[in-house]
Amino acid sequence: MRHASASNETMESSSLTMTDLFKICTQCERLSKKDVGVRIPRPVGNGPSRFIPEKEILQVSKLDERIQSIFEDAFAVLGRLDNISLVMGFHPQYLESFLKTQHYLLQMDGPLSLHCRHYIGIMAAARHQCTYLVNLHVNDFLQVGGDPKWLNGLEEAPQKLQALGELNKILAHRPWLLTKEHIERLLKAEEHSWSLAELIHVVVLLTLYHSLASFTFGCGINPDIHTDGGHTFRPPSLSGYCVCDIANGNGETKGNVSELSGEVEVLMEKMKQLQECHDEEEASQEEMATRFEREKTESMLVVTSEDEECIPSRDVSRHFEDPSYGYKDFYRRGEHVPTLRVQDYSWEDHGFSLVNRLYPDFGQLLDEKFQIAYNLTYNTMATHQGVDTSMLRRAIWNYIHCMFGIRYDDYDYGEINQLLDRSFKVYIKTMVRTPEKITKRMYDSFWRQFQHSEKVHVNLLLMEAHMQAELLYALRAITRYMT
Ligand SMILES: CC(C)C[C@H](N)C(=O)O
Repeated sequence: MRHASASNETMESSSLTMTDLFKICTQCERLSKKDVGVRIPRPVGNGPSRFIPEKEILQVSKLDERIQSIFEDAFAVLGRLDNISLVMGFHPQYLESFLKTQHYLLQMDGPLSLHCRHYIGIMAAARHQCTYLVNLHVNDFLQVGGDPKWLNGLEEAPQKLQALGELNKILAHRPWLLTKEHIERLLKAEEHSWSLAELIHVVVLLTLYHSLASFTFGCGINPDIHTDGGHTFRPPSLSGYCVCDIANGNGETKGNVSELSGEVEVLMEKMKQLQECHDEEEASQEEMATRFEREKTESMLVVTSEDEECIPSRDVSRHFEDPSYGYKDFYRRGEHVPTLRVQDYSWEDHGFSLVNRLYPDFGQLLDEKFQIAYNLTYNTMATHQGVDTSMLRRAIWNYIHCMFGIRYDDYDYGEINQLLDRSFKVYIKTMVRTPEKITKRMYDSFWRQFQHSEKVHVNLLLMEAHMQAELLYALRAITRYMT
């Protein structure tokens, strides 16, 4: 992997204003005409996402003043406006909360030093081979005075950070295996020990960046203009076209519409039917438990084909140990995942207060972010208005938790099978387990009649449910250690 560093290129690109960034296409033209005496980078040209036409994303920021001001704040606070934020701009209420949390976690007073926070972010993102996030935080790490030597690999970082390798690995791939012994080893390592408050900060960072890596792949986020691979100094070579349009499929029409029609209506009809039979029949406790187990077992079955199995490249893998972990055939054989019942350990009743106690106010912020994601709705389904979508959104959230073995006793897991079809499940499973394998084809083939903003909405649900699930296991292990 080539890291973008605080090089001249970066300095030059930071002279671009935010308005320039919003008008990337017109910018190609403008910048080539403008003679300002310095070499000005041109975006490689495919917009913030490989999956979503650039003009749809830019449209949002042009029309909405609230978005403009959130973007301005983000730019002022972080000194950049990354492609993740631009794509999240479809959902301003969520974006606001997301940025607040990021700011608190990375920049405000807290148990960990600034460069350690970014280094942990790099470790977490590298676990899922997310070069995009690794590059972003390598830049930040260097900017806050991090030692460049650490970037050669985890073995060159202090022993205290190296000790997080195991936690990073288990949390990312099989968080249910985390025990209080893992926690104890980190807290009782003599001069290399972590404090409890530091450890909370660590697990929040790790879980955030694992799930954000999924979001990044799930939305096909492109490299930022100021990072490596995100810009070029060469003039556009395809005369008459903007390269953006070619690279991200702008102007491409959606598949065969008549073939798709009815997909949304069928789903809405199912929701209505489920609502009706809810009021009628109640399944027995055993039956409810069986439905959960069935769904959990199904969710463990792997979706990708043999030949896609790969070991991450050396470049990213140097930031974590044992790169083959998580890529062996655990899932192929349908690994047994134990069940965690929410009544025994939940975010609301247990995790939240533990975080708030050790990292004041942060629990609150995190809780707000979970709630916004969970409750977000515009009451739409593709072109239909005024629809209650709570049943569908809950099925998505609970399916992710089910993949992590987390069970809500009062939820009927039969609903998931009715509402989430095969291609949607393929997308979800890939995004959560092996996000680096998400392809444009997978993104395109689920929910084909829905808007891009709705697919981003789905990604937000997946990301937050994923983060909460991982966090729950980490916090449970910490609670067990403490009691
Ligand atoms: C994810 C989508 C089904 C969300 C839907 N458009 C809503 O506003 O609730």
